[in-house]
Amino acid sequence: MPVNIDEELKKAEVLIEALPYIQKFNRKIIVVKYGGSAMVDEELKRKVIEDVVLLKLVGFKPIIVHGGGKEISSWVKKSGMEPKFVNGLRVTDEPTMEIAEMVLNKVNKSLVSMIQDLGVKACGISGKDGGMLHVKKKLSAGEDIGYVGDVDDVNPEIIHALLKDDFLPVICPIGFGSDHHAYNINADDAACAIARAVDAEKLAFLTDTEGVFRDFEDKNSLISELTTAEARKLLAGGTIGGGMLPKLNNCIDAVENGVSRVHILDGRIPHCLLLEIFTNKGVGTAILGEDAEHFYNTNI
Ligand SMILES: Nc1ncnc2c1ncn2[C@@H]1O[C@H](COP(=O)(O)OP(=O)(O)O)[C@@H](O)[C@H]1O
Ligand SMILES: CC(=O)N[C@@H](CCC(=O)OP(=O)(O)O)C(=O)O
Repeated sequence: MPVNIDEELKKAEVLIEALPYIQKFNRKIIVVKYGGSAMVDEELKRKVIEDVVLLKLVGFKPIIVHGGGKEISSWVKKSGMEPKFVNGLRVTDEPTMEIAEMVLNKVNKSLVSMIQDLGVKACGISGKDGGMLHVKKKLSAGEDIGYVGDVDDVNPEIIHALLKDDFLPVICPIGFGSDHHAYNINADDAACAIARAVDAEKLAFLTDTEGVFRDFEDKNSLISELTTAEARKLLAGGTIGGGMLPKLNNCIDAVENGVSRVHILDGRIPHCLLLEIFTNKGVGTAILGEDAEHFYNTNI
């Protein structure tokens, strides 16, 4: 078949356009929080993993922190129990903790296999490995919700060791308490704590909605940029609900604690991560520090 030179040139142009972004993020740590429905659909899962593998191969240092809430709920039901949440956090009694740990480890190893099949070394760990995520028991509005942890100390040594040896760390949100018990951590909380501890350049939350909506019922109200002050105002206004509450609070926390770029992206859009990193198209919602200039003009 004859080569279509125009088509081939377009491919070359795409690569050249990516050059400044590749330079900007070279050797920089990017934490990707991966959860929601983008994790349930096998086709999408593959695309997310391909993106992260590409980031690794062009010289970034990606870290995946994953959830698996939907799969945990499905196994809780299979065990004859009813999943229960308070303010977006799973009520985690002893049997639920056991299920959560088993399911998250299973998800963890399946992500590791997918990455390795694409030729990148990956290592799956939980927050218990290397004493990484120490937690204290988390109450939800004063209510005891069982073995749910709030990260109060991160030891990033194991992450740095893996990055140094060129492994892609894949981390599941299980921590340990001073009582040596395993604790279930909301994966957004875990991703934020890890991004802060490793001084990540970027933290991207891949979720199952387009981004943050001013009013979730109004699909024309998607917000592309939000300062931390605006985010606080929005949270106080009562139009942010469900899992977006902890997510947005974590975004504010990350921005105010040294993570330069924080994004909420629609994990249902194939290759959303590449679009966000290698273009200035502004997919999803960017959360900015108070002194940030207009983000998409200052992306590079
Ligand atoms: N104003 C809002 N903007 C965006 N999402 C919202 C809003 N209010 C509530 N949500 C809910 O938050 C969900 C995202 O959080 P969550 O389900 O925890 O995602 P994940 O499983 O990816 O961590 C959305 O699917 C949506 O149902
Ligand atoms: C305490 C708590 O709620 N932990 C979460 C951990 C998994 C998670 O956060 O998964 P997603 O990111 O896919 O929602 C849970 O048990 O569902």
